[in-house]
Amino acid sequence: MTVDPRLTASSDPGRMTSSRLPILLALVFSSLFPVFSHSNREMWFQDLFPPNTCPINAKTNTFYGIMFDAGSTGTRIHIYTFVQKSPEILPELEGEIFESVKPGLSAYADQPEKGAESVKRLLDMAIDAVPPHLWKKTPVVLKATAGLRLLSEEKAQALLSEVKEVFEESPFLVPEDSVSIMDGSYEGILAWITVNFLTGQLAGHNQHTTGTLDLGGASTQITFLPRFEETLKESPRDFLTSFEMFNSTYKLYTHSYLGFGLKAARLATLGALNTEVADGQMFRSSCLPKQLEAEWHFGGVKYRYGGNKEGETGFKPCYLEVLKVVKGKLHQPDEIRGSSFYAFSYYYDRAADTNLIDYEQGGVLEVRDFERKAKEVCDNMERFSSASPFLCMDLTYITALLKEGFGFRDNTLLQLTKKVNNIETSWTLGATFHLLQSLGITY
Ligand SMILES: O=c1ccn([C@@H]2O[C@H](COP(=O)(O)OP(=O)(O)O)[C@@H](O)[C@H]2O)c(=O)[nH]1
Ligand SMILES: [Ca+2]
Repeated sequence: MTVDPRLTASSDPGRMTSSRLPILLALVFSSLFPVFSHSNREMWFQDLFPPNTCPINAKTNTFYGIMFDAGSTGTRIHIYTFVQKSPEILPELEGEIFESVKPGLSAYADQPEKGAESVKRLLDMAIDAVPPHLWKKTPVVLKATAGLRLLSEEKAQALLSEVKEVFEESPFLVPEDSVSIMDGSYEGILAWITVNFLTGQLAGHNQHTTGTLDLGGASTQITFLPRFEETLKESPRDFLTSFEMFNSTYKLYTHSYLGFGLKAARLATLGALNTEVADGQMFRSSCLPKQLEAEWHFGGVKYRYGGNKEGETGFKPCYLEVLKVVKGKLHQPDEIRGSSFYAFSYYYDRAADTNLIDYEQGGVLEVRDFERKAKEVCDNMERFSSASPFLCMDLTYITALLKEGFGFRDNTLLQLTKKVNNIETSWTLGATFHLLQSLGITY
């Protein structure tokens, strides 16, 4: 593989203009994996022909991959389209169709058929999106994350087997092990692959990749490519994983912290995580509006929660409460303190909710921006509680997780990103690459 060194020298490819991106990817990945296509293939004569006889499509071969993300708060379908223009060159990633439903599968812990129905509704979209002659060649896979990891083995398996039945009844290709709970370390690695692929940073053999931070509802992942020998020596063994993709081996630092997702952290802060909830039991916190009393359903359980009616509220007491949830619970690799990271999922959502970033564009923040916003919201709770009563707790948790959990500095830069070139920054693209590779569909 040859790569123009000028193209790998950018230390912040996240700032590249999108017009440079396809060229870079084409150079870097032409001998490796699907490249991103931006060419406008619309031609005046296309409407005159059925697609399979249209001259412009004569040599192109379109294929699809369907990946379900069964997250703790929702289920999402990603239908990726790839185009192989000629047998000599490798396929290009052309686009993605994305749809989601709430709640997640784990909310149907006691009604597995209903859970599978929610998957079926999304799968019906793929029937419309994929041309019938390609159904049999299009693989469909569902990977569940923390929501199902937290259920009992029996309940999780019941859900998975109902979903498997829906897949078997569909016209798509159902590989072995098509419905499973994904290992947490894969979740981090595959998201890292997606982000670094989409931003062109897998260019030039392992240089200048960017670490990723994913904050889900029930778990959170941190993943980066260590640059220093110290990190390899000091990290717990199971935090280091070798992973092969695009003909390269990456030795990544990754860990998924179960129970440290944003919604699980709310329960932990309230003292309600992993406890038998007695009927009518009330959980109170200084991170909630004083007069609040409400109910919340998560993972199929109902919780009653409220503010500290008589006691303190605000950032200071809230930070102390949240600190108990994270302090000393996470490994702190020294080398990340000075690096910048891509951050998405709830990092993105909460930053967008509070206008720290633009909802469509994302943006670059420092860790201290989350703290500043947490103080503003927690110390003026009445003004913000119409958005979500948990906004103060969520922002305070994000601040504590970044600073006291992972050990980031106040000025560590976070690139908040939801989509790159219209493709979701989700582990699902990395998982689809892996799937297509393992099925030998593309190569
Ligand atoms: O394609 C996706 C899937 C999830 N999310 C975000 O992921 C978070 C929810 O996490 P999830 O339900 O996946 O929980 P997990 O199972 O990962 O803990 C929310 O911020 C969603 O907006 C997203 O932005 N895009
Ligand atoms: Ca997730």
